[in-house]
Amino acid sequence: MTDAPLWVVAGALAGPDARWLMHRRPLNKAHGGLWEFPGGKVEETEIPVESLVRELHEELGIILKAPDCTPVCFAEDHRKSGNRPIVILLYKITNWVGLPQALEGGEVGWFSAQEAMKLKKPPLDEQLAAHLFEK
Ligand SMILES: Nc1nc2c([nH]c(=O)n2[C@@H]2O[C@H](COP(=O)(O)OP(=O)(O)OP(=O)(O)O)[C@@H](O)[C@H]2O)c(=O)[nH]1
Repeated sequence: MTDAPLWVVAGALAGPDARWLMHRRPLNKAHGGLWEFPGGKVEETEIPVESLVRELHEELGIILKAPDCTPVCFAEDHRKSGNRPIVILLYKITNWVGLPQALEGGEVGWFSAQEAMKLKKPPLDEQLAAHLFEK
């Protein structure tokens, strides 16, 4: 049987002074210690932007509204045996309420585009960052 893809959403929070929020994955998780755009999996009953609003509330403690989330680009895996392929949708977010904190472990930091490009990231986040920061 062919695995259905895993749909994931991620948010690029645009802060003051042209800084972007990145989340460092907890060490005990897959891709532990690497920096990603915060987000998570799309549940079966959700449209992706609803997942983004929910995930960023759970993961960072912030409140955002769907109209403040602008689609930027996506990245996808190639099919490999033994791995469920992943599709990640990236949104840019300029408005939210609350101070982002790493509520599920790991840490958060604010980086210039140049600094964010240098962080070690999982492969799909590397692609997303290249689209967002190098255009
Ligand atoms: N952001 C990101 N996630 C990736 C990549 N490749 C890959 O397999 N993943 C996996 O995609 C999933 C993303 O969902 P998630 O952010 O909700 O994962 P999680 O481990 O924090 O959540 P969970 O505890 O609910 O499983 C993770 O299992 C992560 O390891 C990648 O390049 N970037």
